[in-house]
Amino acid sequence: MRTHRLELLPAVDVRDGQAVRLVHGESGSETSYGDPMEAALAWQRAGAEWLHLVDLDAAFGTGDNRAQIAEVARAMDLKVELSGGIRDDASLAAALATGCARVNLGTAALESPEWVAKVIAEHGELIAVGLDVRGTTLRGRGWTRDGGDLYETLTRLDSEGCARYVVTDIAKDGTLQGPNLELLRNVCAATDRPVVASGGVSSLDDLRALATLVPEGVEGAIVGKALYAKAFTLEEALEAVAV
Ligand SMILES: O=C(O)c1ccccc1N[C@@H]1O[C@H](COP(=O)(O)O)[C@@H](O)[C@H]1O
Repeated sequence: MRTHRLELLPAVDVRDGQAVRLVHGESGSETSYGDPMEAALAWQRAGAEWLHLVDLDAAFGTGDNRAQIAEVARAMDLKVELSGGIRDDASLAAALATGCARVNLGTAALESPEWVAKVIAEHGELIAVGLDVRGTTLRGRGWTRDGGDLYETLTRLDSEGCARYVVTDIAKDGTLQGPNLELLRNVCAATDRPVVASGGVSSLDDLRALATLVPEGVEGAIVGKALYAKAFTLEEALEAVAV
């Protein structure tokens, strides 16, 4: 029997000031869903405990939406996971100054391993690492550049004390094709740290399937396109994963 409820993290990805969803994380594949603050407030009103808030421009290196994202993060009563372009002391300090519950480091974990080890040691639970993968190859810089082997990186980050991982199957992201349960099982088998699943959720049954992986280490699921496309409501999703 499951003892923990799967946490749900509705996503607000911001590009050029708008809440958007991408397909496979590809720049140019955006569908726009309007004002990020409105989207975030809507998920909060619907009962979300977490918000996954991403600065896509900072992730792609096409500018940033930092001021707007900080405004959204500060306006929330729920817990915020901030990501996109957090790659050095200044961007990390700015992210943490919003009062977010944690940050999610992607590219930095691939390109600046010493810095990431240092900030994991300094900030503990405030730091998660996003493992964004195609197959078992990690991708950084807006998912445009290869960044090494998933399992080698996982072993390194585990040894450095990384508190949790956000695992995205890029092939599934934004596609409404269902999550990659096999990948998630394999990652959970390779680490004892909690895993947040990202990519592909399309239905309440997908969430129920992810909830069956809670005993293996899946702690939460990021839900994006399915909510914006109204495949189900957040209230229905929370009900579906209630224990
Ligand atoms: O969320 C996306 O669709 C996405 C698409 C392309 C690139 C990044 C994306 N998301 C988030 O960005 C961070 C990585 O940012 P960085 O490499 O640290 O700058 C990743 O963890 C996702 O949360």
